Amino acid sequence: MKNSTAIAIGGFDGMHIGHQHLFAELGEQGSIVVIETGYANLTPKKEREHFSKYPIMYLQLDEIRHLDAIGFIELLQSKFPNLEKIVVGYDFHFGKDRKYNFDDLKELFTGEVKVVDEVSLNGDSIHSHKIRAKLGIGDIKGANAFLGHNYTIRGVRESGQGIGKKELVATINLSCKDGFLLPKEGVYVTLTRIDNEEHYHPSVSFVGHRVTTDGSFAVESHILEGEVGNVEKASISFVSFIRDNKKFDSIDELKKAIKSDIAIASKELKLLQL
Ligand SMILES: Cc1cc2nc3c(=O)[nH]c(=O)nc-3n(C[C@H](O)[C@H](O)[C@H](O)COP(=O)(O)O)c2cc1C
Ligand SMILES: Nc1ncnc2c1ncn2[C@@H]1O[C@H](COP(=O)(O)OP(=O)(O)OP(=O)(O)O)[C@@H](O)[C@H]1O
Repeated sequence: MKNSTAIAIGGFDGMHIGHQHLFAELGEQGSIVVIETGYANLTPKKEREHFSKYPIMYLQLDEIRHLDAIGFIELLQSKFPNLEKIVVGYDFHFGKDRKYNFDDLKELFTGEVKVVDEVSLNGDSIHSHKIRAKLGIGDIKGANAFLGHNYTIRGVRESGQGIGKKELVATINLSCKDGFLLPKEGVYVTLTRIDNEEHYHPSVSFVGHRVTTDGSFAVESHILEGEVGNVEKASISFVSFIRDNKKFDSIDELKKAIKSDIAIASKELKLLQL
């Protein structure tokens, strides 16, 4: 990373299509500089590393927020002594009160400053906060279109109530404590990856309070192909929204609804595989 000649700078939560346009400018010896605000919840912690081939350096916002433009450039040059190119987006701001932008970089940096134009989809500018808003209303297809990949969360297995397997369908219950934003409560067509397997299993997943049974919060995934053995952790990749969370009058009615959810997910995932 020290030898990098080009860097892209930003928060990069989500590593969405707009961010990918910046990375496309990095060339062979590039690195990504993530400014950590503490608010990243689409790709919390080190999750961004799954979405780019470039190495990532993390700078805490507190390390840089007080700097003026010269101080900021000097900091970057101290981290990257061979720096020749800085890539930022059209709306990048930095330093005290976010008062500096790419013009200041262009004026003060002796190398090249590449400013990437606004990246939009169907006339709508792509931004992490808009992806969060889409997930909040269950608009998975919209979020995925902005991301350029399926929104994916990870978690470790925790035990459920034990009702699922006996009376409904077997599910993998996940505890997602790594700070992932969860989409709106409801039922989703998903793909689930178990432990470090290479492939994803067609699945249907529930996110929400189990209002029909014990009322507690759960993220659970039913693998359509059938039960899987010992699972320690899993990733759930969201494909589309099926329906809202609902309180049913009986377990039987919940069971009927789950059967219909499974039919919808099977159909949609089969179509995807064609
Ligand atoms: C596809 C699917 C849909 C679900 N939909 C609902 C729902 O609408 N309302 C609800 O209260 N629970 C729903 N659940 C969660 C069940 O209540 C939960 O699986 C059941 O309580 C068993 O929990 P356990 O796995 O902890 O034993 C759903 C679960 C699945 C797999
Ligand atoms: N749609 C876009 N088009 C071009 N550049 C973008 C776009 N979105 C972000 N960038 C650039 O990517 C870098 C990272 O930006 P940032 O982390 O603020 O992303 P964001 O999607 O705008 O996030 P938020 O919605 O939280 O503001 C910045 O240099 C920014 O200018």
